[in-house]
Amino acid sequence: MMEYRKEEILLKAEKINLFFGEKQVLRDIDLCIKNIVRPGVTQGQVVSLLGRSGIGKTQLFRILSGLQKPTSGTVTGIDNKPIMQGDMGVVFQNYYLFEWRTIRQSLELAAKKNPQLKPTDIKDQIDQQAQLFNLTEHLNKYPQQLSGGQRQRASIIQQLLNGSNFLLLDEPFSGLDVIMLEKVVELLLKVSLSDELKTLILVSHDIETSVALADTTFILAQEDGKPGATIIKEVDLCERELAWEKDVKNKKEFANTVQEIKALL
Ligand SMILES: Nc1ncnc2c1ncn2[C@@H]1O[C@H](COP(=O)(O)OP(=O)(O)OP(=O)(O)O)[C@@H](O)[C@H]1O
Repeated sequence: MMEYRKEEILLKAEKINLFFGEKQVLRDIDLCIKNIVRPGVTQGQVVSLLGRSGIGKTQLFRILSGLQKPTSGTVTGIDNKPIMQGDMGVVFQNYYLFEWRTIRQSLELAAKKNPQLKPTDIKDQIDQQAQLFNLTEHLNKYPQQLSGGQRQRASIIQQLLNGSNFLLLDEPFSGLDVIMLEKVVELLLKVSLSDELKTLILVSHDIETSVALADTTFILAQEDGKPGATIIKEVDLCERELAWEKDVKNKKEFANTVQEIKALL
């Protein structure tokens, strides 16, 4: 049994409701992400938010990242401080980059916003990250000269250089071939292992990949006869010994958990 403790609250959403006119999209969402600590291991948290297409994942994503205000409810971070726009690094589905800037220029701009980075260290940081994510030879190119996977990696580095501890990724596995999917999973693991307070929140409908990568999975779905989507279940993958395991997909409990989640969606 792997030893771990859940410590302080990193992010808390309480009683989130979202309406578009009369239509309720989200109902009474409560969600809490805690710092998971394992003795002798540096690692962050990986949380996935799963739900059917159209259920409200993107809306919840926008609320958690401070991009959108809910109709009611609050999102707070460490020490109960409200989450503001800019507190979180957001990697959108289309890997938003400045089309008229080279990748290096975009990364420099992001790094300059990071109060923890000295201006004299920026170049080294960019070079290090680019090397880690196989982008060195693409730094002087424009986004339209990159492949989808390269854009995605550049977009992730851009958010890492910003310095925010939270990285929200919208559908990071969609449209990838098998090889690229493996690389992205590897890359996200690398990011999560880089710092204790780094928290990745993945919004996805890819159940297998999300469960393989995450330590906690929240299921967003509609309850019978009630309007709007809510968190119907929090699956603690640490407790099921499915977190931080290399060949987790071969475990019986993995298949059981995937089946259990499929039945809920
Ligand atoms: N501006 C808007 N006005 C009215 N309804 C909206 C608006 N934006 C989204 N919706 C509705 O909110 C619901 C949730 O949408 P959302 O994009 O969050 O779903 P999703 O789970 O992310 O879907 P997908 O996996 O297909 O991207 C949908 O029914 C959608 O039609």
